[in-house]
Amino acid sequence: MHCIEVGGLVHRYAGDTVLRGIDLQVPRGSIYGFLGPNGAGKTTTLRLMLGLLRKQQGTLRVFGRSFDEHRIEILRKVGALIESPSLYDHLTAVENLELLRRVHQCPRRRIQEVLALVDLAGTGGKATRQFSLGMKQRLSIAMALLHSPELLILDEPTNGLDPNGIIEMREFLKRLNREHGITLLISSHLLAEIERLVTDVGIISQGTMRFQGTMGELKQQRHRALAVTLRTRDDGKALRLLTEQGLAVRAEEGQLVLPRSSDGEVAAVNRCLVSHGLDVYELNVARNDLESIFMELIEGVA
Ligand SMILES: Nc1ncnc2c1ncn2[C@@H]1O[C@H](COP(=O)(O)OP(=O)(O)OP(=O)(O)O)[C@@H](O)[C@H]1O
Repeated sequence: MHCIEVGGLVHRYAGDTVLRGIDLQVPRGSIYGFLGPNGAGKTTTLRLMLGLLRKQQGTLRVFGRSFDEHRIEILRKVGALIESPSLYDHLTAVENLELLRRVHQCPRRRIQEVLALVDLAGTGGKATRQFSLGMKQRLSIAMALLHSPELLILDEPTNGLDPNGIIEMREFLKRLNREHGITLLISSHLLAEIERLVTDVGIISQGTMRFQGTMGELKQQRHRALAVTLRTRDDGKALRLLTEQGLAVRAEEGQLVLPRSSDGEVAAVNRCLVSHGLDVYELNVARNDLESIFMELIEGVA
């Protein structure tokens, strides 16, 4: 069952198309990383999902229901933090939460519950202007959690945090998902920041989805993105032989390079050369890391 299903989402700002048919599905109970470079269209997509922008084209279903028809009920079960936190900085954490509690009409005890959840229970009479950025960020998340949502949408929640703050935020979000069963949709422009947090990932670039799947499936792309380099007793002959086999082999800086080969293909190359009496001196498989797979995907090369 999917928590969010988006189909064919197109969006234009004054005639300028920024979303070109986005399809994405956020599985219930997942931590979904919505990844893409600056300007890719992440915030626009998230704003459309929350009804903060008027949808122009496409379908949106949340909790299995049409957003257009069940907007109010859906939003009651969704918490969100889009762009920078908006807090009354002369008020304390409790006072900020109390204002929102009246809007949501949830029980008073919920304030202490969410403050404990984000580890801000001890901030007492401190005005939020004295909070660190990390504390403000956590308070904003507490506000998004006040009405006990089933789905939390966070736009770049680690923006501006130092490395320690990023680790703390990651552990907190994992706990929220694991212990409270909240589905999380988190946008980021840095794979490294969310790589160890998310279960699923959607990669967007220039308003187009480049990849969607589990983290395991993204890692599988690594095996397709292997570059093989080799050196033999007679590279000229090896080049001819492998080209005859239909392989896109090229000579480069004193070695032969074969792009993207599976384990089976690497073994076949070796067999072919040896069976033609060519000694293989070196056969290397350069394993690309996740970051280069991500870069290839957003550049549309993969
Ligand atoms: N209100 C607006 N009016 C006109 N163009 C806009 C508006 N908001 C965003 N854009 C443009 O739409 C494109 C997508 O922007 P969006 O903010 O959705 O991307 P993003 O992936 O969230 O990037 P960032 O990480 O920089 O926020 C960009 O080219 C941006 O300049």
